[in-house]
Amino acid sequence: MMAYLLKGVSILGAEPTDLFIKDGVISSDKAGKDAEVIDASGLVALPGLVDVHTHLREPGREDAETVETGSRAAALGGYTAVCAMANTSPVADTAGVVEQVWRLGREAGLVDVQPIGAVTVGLAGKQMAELGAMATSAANVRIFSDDGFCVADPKLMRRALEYVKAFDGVIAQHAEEPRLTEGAQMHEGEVSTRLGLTGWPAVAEEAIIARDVLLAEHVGSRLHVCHVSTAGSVEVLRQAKARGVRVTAEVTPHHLLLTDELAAGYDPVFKVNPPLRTRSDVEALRQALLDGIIDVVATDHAPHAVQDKECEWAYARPGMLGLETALPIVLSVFGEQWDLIADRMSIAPARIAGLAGHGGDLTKAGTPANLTLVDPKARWVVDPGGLASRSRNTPYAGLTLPGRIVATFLRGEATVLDGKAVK
Ligand SMILES: NC(=O)N[C@@H](CC(=O)O)C(=O)O
Ligand SMILES: [Zn+2]
Ligand SMILES: [Zn+2]
Repeated sequence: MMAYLLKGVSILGAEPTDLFIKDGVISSDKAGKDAEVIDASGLVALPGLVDVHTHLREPGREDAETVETGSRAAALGGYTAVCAMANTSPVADTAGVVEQVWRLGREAGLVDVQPIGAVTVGLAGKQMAELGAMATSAANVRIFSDDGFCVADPKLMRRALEYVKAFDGVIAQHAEEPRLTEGAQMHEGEVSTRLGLTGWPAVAEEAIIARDVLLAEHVGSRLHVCHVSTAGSVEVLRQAKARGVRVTAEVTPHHLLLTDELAAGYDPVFKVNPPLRTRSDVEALRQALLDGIIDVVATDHAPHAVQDKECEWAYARPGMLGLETALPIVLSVFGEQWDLIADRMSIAPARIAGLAGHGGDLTKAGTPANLTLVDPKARWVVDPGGLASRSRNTPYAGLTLPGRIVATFLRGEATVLDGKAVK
C-alpha cells in the first residue's frame, strides 16, 4: 500500500503542516522515507465529503449513470462516500438489490457506496418494503427513502418511522403533498404566473414536513428531510428542533444558489424537484445552513440521459447533476469557511448516514485517511463535456467556479491525483 506525505498542507485553513498517510490512516510518523511526496502548499485538506443523497441510476438506467461513473464523479468532487438513492429499476426495495448496488460500489472502489432502501414496495406508497431484511443484509442499510415520491400516507409513514427505530434507522422524506403538486412544472409564484406554467406551491413541501416532524416526535424516531427548498420549511424545522424532535435536514447546492427566474428561458436543465424557488427562499436556506437548522449539504445528483432532458420543458425529467460542482458552489456562496464546510459536507452527513470512518479528525493519528485536497484559489469553467458523469445536465455550464479538487484519498488510497481520477 502506497504511503503519502502531503507537504505544507493546510488542514481546514490552519497553518501549513505535513500530513502523513500510511496503512490507510493518518500517521504521526513524519519521516515518511518511502512515501510519495505531494507538494500541497496552498492546498486545504478536508475530511472526505459525504453525500447523503445521490442518484447513481444503476440498475436500470445505465445510459444515464452507473455506480462506477457516478463514483468517479463523486471522487473528482472530493467525496469519499455517497448514499445511493433507491429509485432505480428495479427499485432498491429488497436485500437483493441493495446488495447488488453495494457490491458494484465495492468493485468500482472509488468511494464508499452506501445503498438507501425504499420505504415502500416499488416506491408505490402502498405497502412497506422489507426494511429489516435490507438493514440486516450485507449492505447494512440505515437510510430508507422513496425519494422521487413522497411517502404521502400518514399511517404508512408512522409505521415506517416506528419500524426503523429498532435499528436506529432513519426515514428520508421527499416532502411533497402530491395533491398540491398535480401537474406542477415549477415553483408557484410570480414567475410561474407570468410563464403560464402550473406551480408547485411552497406549502406542498411545508405541510408534509410539519406533519412528519409531528409523527417523528410522536413515535420518538428519526426523520431526515430531503432537499429543503423553502423559507417556510426552515421555520417548521426551527420549531421542531427547538422542541427536541429527532429531525435532520439537507439542502442542495442548487437551492442555495439558483432561483425560479431561470425557468423563464424554458431550458429544462433548470427543471428540478423540488423546484428552484425565490431569492428570499435562497437567503433563508443559506441562513439555516449557517445556523445548523439545516444540517447538511446534499447534492441530489440526478443524472438524466440527453433525450430525457433536451426536450420540451413539460416533458423533461426533473433533476440536475451535482457531485462535481457541489464544493465549488458552496465555496462560492459561503467563502472559505472551512469548519462550516467540513461539518455540513462531511462530519454531519457521516453521522446521519452512520458511516464510521468518514468525517474524521485529520489532525489525529489513526483517523482513517478519507480526505480531499482542494485548491481554493483555482478557478475553472464548468464544461458539461468535461465532467466524469455519464450525463450532461449541469445547470452551471459556462460558469466560472472557485475551488478545484486536486486529490482525494479513500482509506489511504488515492482515487484522484492531479485533479484526475486514478481509475
Ligand atoms: N430531484 C429531482 O428532480 N429528481 C430526482 C428525484 C428526486 O430527488 O426527487 C431524480 O431521481 O431524478
Ligand atoms: Zn426528491
Ligand atoms: Zn433525489
